[in-house]
Amino acid sequence: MPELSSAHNELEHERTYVAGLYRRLDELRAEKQRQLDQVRRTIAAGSHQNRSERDAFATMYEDRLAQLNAVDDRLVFGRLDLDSGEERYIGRIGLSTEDLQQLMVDWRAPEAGTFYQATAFERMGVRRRRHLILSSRDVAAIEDDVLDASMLTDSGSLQGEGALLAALNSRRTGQMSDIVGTIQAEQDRIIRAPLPGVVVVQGGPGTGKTAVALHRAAYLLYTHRERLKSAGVLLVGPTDAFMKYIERVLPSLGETGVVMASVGSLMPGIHAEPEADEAVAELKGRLEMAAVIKRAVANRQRIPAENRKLNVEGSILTLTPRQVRRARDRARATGKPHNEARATFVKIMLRELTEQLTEQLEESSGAGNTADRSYLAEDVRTSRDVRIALNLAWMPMTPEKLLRDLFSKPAQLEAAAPHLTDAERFLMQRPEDATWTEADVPLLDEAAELLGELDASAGRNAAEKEQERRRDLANAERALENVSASLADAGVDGVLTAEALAEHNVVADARLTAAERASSDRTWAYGHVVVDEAQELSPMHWRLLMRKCPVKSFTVVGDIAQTSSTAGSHSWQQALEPFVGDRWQLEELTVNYRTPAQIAEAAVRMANAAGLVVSAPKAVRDGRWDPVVNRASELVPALLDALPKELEVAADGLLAVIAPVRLIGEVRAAVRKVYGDRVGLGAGGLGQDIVVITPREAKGLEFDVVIVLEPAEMLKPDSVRIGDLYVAMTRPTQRLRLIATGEVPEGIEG
Ligand SMILES: Nc1ncnc2c1ncn2[C@@H]1O[C@H](COP(=O)(O)OP(=O)(O)OP(=O)(O)O)[C@@H](O)[C@H]1O
Repeated sequence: MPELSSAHNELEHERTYVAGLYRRLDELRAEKQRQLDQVRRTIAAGSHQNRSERDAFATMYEDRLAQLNAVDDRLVFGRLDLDSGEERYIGRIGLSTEDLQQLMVDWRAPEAGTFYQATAFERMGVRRRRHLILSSRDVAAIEDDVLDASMLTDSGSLQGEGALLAALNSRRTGQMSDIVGTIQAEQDRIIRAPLPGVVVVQGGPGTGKTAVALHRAAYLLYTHRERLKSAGVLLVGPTDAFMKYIERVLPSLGETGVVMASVGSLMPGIHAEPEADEAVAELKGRLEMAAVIKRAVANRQRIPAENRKLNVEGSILTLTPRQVRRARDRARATGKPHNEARATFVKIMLRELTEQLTEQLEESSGAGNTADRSYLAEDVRTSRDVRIALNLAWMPMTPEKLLRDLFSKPAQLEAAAPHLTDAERFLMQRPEDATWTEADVPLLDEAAELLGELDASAGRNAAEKEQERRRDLANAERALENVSASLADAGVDGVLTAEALAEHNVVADARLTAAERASSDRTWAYGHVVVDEAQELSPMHWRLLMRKCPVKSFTVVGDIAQTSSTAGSHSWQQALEPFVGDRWQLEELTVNYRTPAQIAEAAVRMANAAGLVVSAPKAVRDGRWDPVVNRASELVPALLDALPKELEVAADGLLAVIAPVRLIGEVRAAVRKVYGDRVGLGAGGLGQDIVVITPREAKGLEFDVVIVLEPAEMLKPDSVRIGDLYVAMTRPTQRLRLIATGEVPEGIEG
């Protein structure tokens, strides 16, 4: 049995090598832990260092430790045998021996690119590509792609499912995992695309768009660390549940510096709900809303209709419309936002009113009286009448107040949006205390942009923060001297260099700041923005995102056919043209990794029959089951009847019941009654093995088994909801069942 034994030897060889890699990882961890403990002890013993010094050291070691801990699972996944005779191992991070001999190459390094790109036709110097399939820290199997025919006789005896199929067939957990070991060539090309410019990744369901977007973020941070470390990367997804679903991927790739935000949380301090009314979302999403907000702000700078009398300490001054107009025009001419230009307006008005008061007093006390009148300015400034008049003319304003007024006071909306029809304006009306929706977020941002900081001292705060940052840096540098000396005393050498600390401070500061500012600084300018499910974004959302990345470096992923929001896009050209013209590049993903062929085909047939043009990616595998269609007289009993069987198929994996919004409450209650806490409520309950969700909540997610209720309702011809049924049908990785009390949409049954 020579073949078997050679396979056995190969496996043993890899086991030994991989064990060595883990040993090295453990050594590095222990070393970092030791350094961390030592620095903590040393600093605790010294009395001069302040908190920021301690933090600077501790954070650096903690970060590195966290990174080393995060890469434990499937640390290494590949090996390249090159024409040169070199054997190159590819893994999550780079590892070297103490004397700097390379043990493993980071998957993002240029030398690792061929692992994903080499083919039998274009070998790129690769003779053999080996996938290592790990179980815990052991090698469970190896799988070879032999790219050199002369090597064929040496292998081929290794059995088992391919690494890719093994990954695709595994049970879902409610958390997305990385695909770093099995990235396919068409995906890799996009992941490694150059940083500048706008890359649009169009692909049907399950083609790995989300996976590609996340791996690209990790790749860019690794490859362009210098450029991105201070500006940061922003990753935007459709919902909080989706962000939770993907949150572990980047840490598992050793990256924690990406700021993640759902569309509803892009405005700091505001948590917006999805907009329930499609027509409102569409209206508020139109680009012309920018002009409406602009007018609404301008309308808050008001000229009084007539002269106004102001009492200042018993003297009566006159405020004329002409005076106000002139001061307003000069304040506007500063080009500053409303709240900041207000300072100019107020200064001019106070000066003019003080002059008026001075003249009055001079007249009454006789010409030539040169008494000191400097106190008059203070009298004018503190006069209640003056304050009220100036506020009426130019009220300081928050974005929230502006929009609340605009949508709850019809007269204000009419003044700001005279071109809209009465019906359109009526649609946008709502009570003053209504909750914010995702469609409001770009309008709030637009308003914030035009209003500027409410607190005139905010600018000073930024300057103070910068000063504080510099102080921290200086402190940390001093700390380095002290700590190095103490460590040298303790016999520890080479722990830290001045450059490393300075570098760390900058990195840590940038990372902290980027993450912090995502929630506190609306004006943060990112170095790169990754947008997932981008087809749902309205033109106003795009406008907001473009502002967040002035260098216009974007990775945009989505599927036009899955658009379910009326405000969303129906072509990438239409979405991007207003902002970048035709300066964007389209990439396509063509293979469906998620959905078995039978299910994918049924979804495409349904979409085509309904008149939706979909790019039908080729499914990478056949499933064991055809989609099942139940016609039932009563929905809930039919569902409860089907659940035990489907749960058996899902085994330890996940099952989703996807129901139209109208039915969601009733269905959730019925399923909960039988299955209790096993049922996750909404998309937030993805950890549980049964979830009951709407098509929109299901967006971007996947489950072992999916039961779609009342499919025809997700396909209403009076809306653009065709995408909803298409989304729902393309969520399963194993099995799909549809239950309908009415008709079943055409195409599903072949
Ligand atoms: N190269 C790959 N290796 C292993 N798994 C992969 C690969 N590419 C994609 N997958 C898996 O396929 C599934 C679908 O990927 P993903 O969610 O990124 O697709 P998508 O294009 O964003 O889908 P949708 O538009 O339907 O939300 C995921 O489970 C992902 O891990």
